[in-house]
Amino acid sequence: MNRAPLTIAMNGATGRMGLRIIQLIAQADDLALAAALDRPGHPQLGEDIGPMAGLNRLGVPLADRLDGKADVVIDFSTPEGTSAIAPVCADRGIPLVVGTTGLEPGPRADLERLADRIPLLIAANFSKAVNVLMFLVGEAARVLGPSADIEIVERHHRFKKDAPSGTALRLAEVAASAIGSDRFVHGRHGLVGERPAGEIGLHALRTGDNPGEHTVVFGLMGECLELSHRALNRDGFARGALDAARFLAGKPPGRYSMDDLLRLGG
Ligand SMILES: NC(=O)C1=CN([C@@H]2O[C@H](COP(=O)(O)OP(=O)(O)OC[C@H]3O[C@@H](n4cnc5c(N)ncnc54)[C@H](OP(=O)(O)O)[C@@H]3O)[C@@H](O)[C@H]2O)C=CC1
Ligand SMILES: O=C(O)C1=N[C@H](C(=O)O)C[C@H](O)C1
Repeated sequence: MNRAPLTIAMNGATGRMGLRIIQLIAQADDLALAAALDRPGHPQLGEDIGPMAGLNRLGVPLADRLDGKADVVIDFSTPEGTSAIAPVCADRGIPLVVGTTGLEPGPRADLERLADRIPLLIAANFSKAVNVLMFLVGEAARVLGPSADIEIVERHHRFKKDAPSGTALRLAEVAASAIGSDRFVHGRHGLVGERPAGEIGLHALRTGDNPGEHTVVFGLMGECLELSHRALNRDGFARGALDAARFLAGKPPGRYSMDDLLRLGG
């Protein structure tokens, strides 16, 4: 028996992630695009999103609010965009997948509270391999302990607005909780003195059209371990977000994670 496709509203539809996700929805038998949302004042509001994504017309006009129905909302926009769409999802009982990074602690806490009302999955990175990297970093930090100097280097395209990346921050949190430290240092400059144990360094590079690279360095005396992930394009993020939407549909309200989806960590 053929099931009705899962309908998805894409917030941040004309962005790099939004357009790729819309292309992948168009290729998937089990998914359909319900709405394409972007910011108020966007110059293409009212135009069909299909040609913007290099596709035929889809009959879905770009809009700045969610009027019709959707089974799941996927958000890759800006912190303002996330904060605008999230209460709409909560009021209408629509599960929400959030990939947007750079939310300040206040808006982030407001967002997380909505999990009392809807299924919510927030991930700094939807790539399967990056989530395995996070797991491995936790294990390496736990075994090597604070005697290893942990430094995180990330590289992204010149258009990225937030730094360090959400993924780098999450990797730092994972390592910090494994070694029992919360001392993050963002770059170094000047006469900073010897490196204290337990510090976690974060370094953000911005070059060209790089879709995203993360390396975690564990430096010891006489040896060094490096764990790295390199995105070759945005498909890992986009496919992971669509899997998250499939996973959330039909779930009770609550906070879900990529660890739940990928069954990482036991
Ligand atoms: N979790 C993950 O796996 C990944 C997360 N990301 C994150 O996703 C976000 C988007 O990335 P990317 O697609 O590269 O960025 P883009 O800038 O290409 O896309 C963002 C889109 O959101 C739109 N937008 C701006 N304000 C609003 C609003 N108020 N409501 C709705 N839409 C709005 C922008 O419109 P306009 O340009 O006209 O302002 C743009 O179309 C970033 O935070 C990025 O860090 C990215 C990749 C993977
Ligand atoms: O802005 C991007 O491009 C990306 N952002 C995410 C982040 O901030 O970690 C994930 C990915 O690295 C691509």
